[in-house]
Amino acid sequence: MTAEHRTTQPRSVEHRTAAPGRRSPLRRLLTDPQAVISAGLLLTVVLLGQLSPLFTDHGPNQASLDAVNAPVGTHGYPLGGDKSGRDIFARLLASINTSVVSALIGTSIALAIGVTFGLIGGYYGRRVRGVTEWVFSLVMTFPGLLLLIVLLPVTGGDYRATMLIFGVLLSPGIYRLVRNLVLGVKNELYVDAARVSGLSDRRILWRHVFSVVRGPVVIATAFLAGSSISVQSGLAFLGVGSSTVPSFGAMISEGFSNLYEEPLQFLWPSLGLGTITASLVLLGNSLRDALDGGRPVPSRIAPPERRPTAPTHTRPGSTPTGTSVAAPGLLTVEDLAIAYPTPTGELKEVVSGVTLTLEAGQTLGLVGESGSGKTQTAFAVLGVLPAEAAITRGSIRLDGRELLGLDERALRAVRGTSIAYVPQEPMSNLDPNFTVGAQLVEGLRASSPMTRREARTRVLALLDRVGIPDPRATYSSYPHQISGGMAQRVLIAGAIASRPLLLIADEPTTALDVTVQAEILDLLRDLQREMNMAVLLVTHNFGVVADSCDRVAVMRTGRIVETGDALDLFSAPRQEYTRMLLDSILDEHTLRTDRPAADTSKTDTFETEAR
Ligand SMILES: Nc1ncnc2c1ncn2[C@@H]1O[C@H](COP(=O)(O)OP(=O)(O)OP(=O)(O)O)[C@@H](O)[C@H]1O
Repeated sequence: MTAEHRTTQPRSVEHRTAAPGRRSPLRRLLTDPQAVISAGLLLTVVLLGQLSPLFTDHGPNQASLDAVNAPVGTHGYPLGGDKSGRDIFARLLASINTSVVSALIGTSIALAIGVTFGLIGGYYGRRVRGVTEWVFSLVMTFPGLLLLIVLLPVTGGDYRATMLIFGVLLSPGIYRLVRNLVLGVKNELYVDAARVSGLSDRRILWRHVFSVVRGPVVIATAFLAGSSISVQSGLAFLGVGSSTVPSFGAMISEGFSNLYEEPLQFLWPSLGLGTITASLVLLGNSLRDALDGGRPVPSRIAPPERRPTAPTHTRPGSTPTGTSVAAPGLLTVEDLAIAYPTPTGELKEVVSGVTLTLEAGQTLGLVGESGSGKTQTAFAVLGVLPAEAAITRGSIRLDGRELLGLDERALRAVRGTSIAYVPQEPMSNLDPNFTVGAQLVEGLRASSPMTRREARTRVLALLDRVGIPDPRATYSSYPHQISGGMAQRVLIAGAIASRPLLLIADEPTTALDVTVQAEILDLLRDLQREMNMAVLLVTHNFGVVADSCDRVAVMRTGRIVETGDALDLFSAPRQEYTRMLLDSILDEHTLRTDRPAADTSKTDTFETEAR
């Protein structure tokens, strides 16, 4: 899958489907008990604070000698009096208002600064970003709490001014969040298209970019509010600020000093503060789930709708198009559909009704132009689709076992033993921090228990088998010390270590030079015959197909448009699209028209790879 495809919205399949059972984030929130309870608690607490004169007989600072340490339930003092004779209930309600004001000031300042400069810093060029980056990094170096205490003479002990400064101190976090989101979205094709169509930067930022930023910012807001309240209370606990402003922090501090005589005086404000901050955090989590819940359920968790099993009399490989049923094979993919959520909340299919079958010892080439859904199909078989992907229908069976709906642990076991994968970019699949040997040993021991010594012996044999000229030297080499071709051989060694039933190779030769490409294809073919593996070869290159595949499935915009015997398909393509694809390469390549020769001998042309 190309980088472009990873970052852009699906374009190739225009068919849109409404996600089954998908609801708006607000409806999801309203049906989430955690969200309802936390939001309900917050609303009740805020209302209590706002309507406090209705519930209390005294002001929060009104003291009476009769009420000193008055017990709970004293007339006019439902929660008793504190050590200064003030109404604890009235002070609690007033503290709620102080917290609300603190949250409003701290959060709105942090959001106003962070979001504005995050949008600017992410969207505009390097120079603007450099300046904003520098300023926010500077702000981040300030020691927050200490600064708020040091600035007490400036704020005059007014908690609102303190919260204003705290909002500024919180803004770098929001700036970074927004900047990163904007950087991720600004090169999307639809943003380029908006630019080309003449929309002003402000309009693009508002319409296209802000919509991406909105969700994470809403979630962050709940946490910002919680931090503002906690910091205001913390400062009040330390005695920083005006003593006439009722605050949970100040009440906790007073209750603390009276803990042994009147423990409840400590309990009430602690409960109040705990309820508000915990509700905010829980609400933030629910908001995140509600917004993420726009994503469909990942295939690994939800088994898709099943179709009836295909009739067994269908001859494998004889299906002219992807719409017909698949015959039972080692790998049977039936009516597979994969979809991704769009920003509007709809699901958009990128793979639609793919049906494939692959027998042991056979190589199936999955071909098609870029973006046609080859990698998505292969990833679905491997069970490694991104979390936001949803398999909306279909079935994937390997050796009779349904893979869709298996949990991650079961899938990992299948991947470690029955299915292996050879990637496109060998170098980026090896960790530069470890030697080749260490990585292969680790993989081997993860899939089958054995001692380190046994694993080493086996890895050396595997390296020898895949044609590494000096297995011991390569075993101790770091990835940067070997060539791309050698790295691909190393990965193939890792892939075949467990003698898998199925090998999925996604453009295994694209990143390699031409001579090495042929050697790698030869190696794969040899190994396949030796182990009777089924190979699913994902490629956009008909030359590779002609060289290696028994059968071909041609994909276009998420569908299989033609399947058949490789040689038949080359000599007489049924579909106009296949003919067009073939025509586009015939000028450059001479296709091999004989069947791939059985050559089990070891490849011996390694000079081209050795560095
Ligand atoms: N994470 C994703 N979110 C949304 N759409 C995606 C995602 N990943 C892939 N797609 C879309 O799925 C479609 C099929 O992609 P896929 O990578 O399978 O194509 P491909 O045929 O393998 O192409 P290539 O040969 O360029 O890798 C593309 O339209 C792509 O934009």
